[in-house]
Amino acid sequence: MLELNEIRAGYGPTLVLHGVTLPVARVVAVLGHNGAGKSTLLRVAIGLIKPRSGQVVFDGEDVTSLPPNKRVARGMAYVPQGQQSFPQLTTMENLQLVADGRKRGKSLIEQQLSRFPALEKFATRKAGLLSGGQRQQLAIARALITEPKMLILDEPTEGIQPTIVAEIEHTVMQLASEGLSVLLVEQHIGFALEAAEKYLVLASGFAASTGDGGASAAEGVREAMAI
Ligand SMILES: Nc1ncnc2c1ncn2[C@@H]1O[C@H](COP(=O)(O)OP(=O)(O)OP(=O)(O)O)[C@@H](O)[C@H]1O
Repeated sequence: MLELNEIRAGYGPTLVLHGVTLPVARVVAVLGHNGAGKSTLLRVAIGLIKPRSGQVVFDGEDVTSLPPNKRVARGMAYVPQGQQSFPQLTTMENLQLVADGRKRGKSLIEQQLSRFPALEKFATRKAGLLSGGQRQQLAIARALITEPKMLILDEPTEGIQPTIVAEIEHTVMQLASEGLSVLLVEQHIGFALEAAEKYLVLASGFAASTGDGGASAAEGVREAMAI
């Protein structure tokens, strides 16, 4: 499990996170308005930003000074915002890029193709021609090929057709039920709280509220976000 303790971090001279501590649980949702610092917190978690102070602990090991590739080797996987993949490569080539060199590479790809039938259907289509939802599935599949213990997801339903949002939500719930740890940034409060054991509301880089997930938390979350 992941611990983020008293994280202070930002960009250049600007401090964005002012001593944020993440609740510890297997599935944690981070909520908050645009610009609250959610993505910044995830970048600190995976090691793309080094915190000015505070500690990142993964499975009991202090990984604060480890670069992202070493965190991935320890079982963390990160899916950034924006359904990123290589648009000129096919679905299959995108998967192969991650699978190449892995012992069970072929069977890991097969697992993901059976998890995501749309990817199997469009295996030879260039990723740039997939729908937003399919590109998101591809991004998640690429992350899963690394056989992570924990998946860090930045707004997986953002910019996706409402009809496909439910599919992505189902995938996240399924992964959580399979035992994967998940750190999820999400705008859909209902889904985030359904999936999460604990939540954190960020407001202007401060922890405004934390608590247990579940539908009954929605009112408190909305109050903390002052919606
Ligand atoms: N690469 C960067 N360089 C400088 N400032 C940045 C950078 N990325 C984000 N920021 C700033 O940091 C603050 C927090 O941004 P962040 O993306 O973490 O917020 P967020 O809660 O994830 O919002 P959103 O939902 O819009 O992604 C914002 O003021 C943003 O302008």
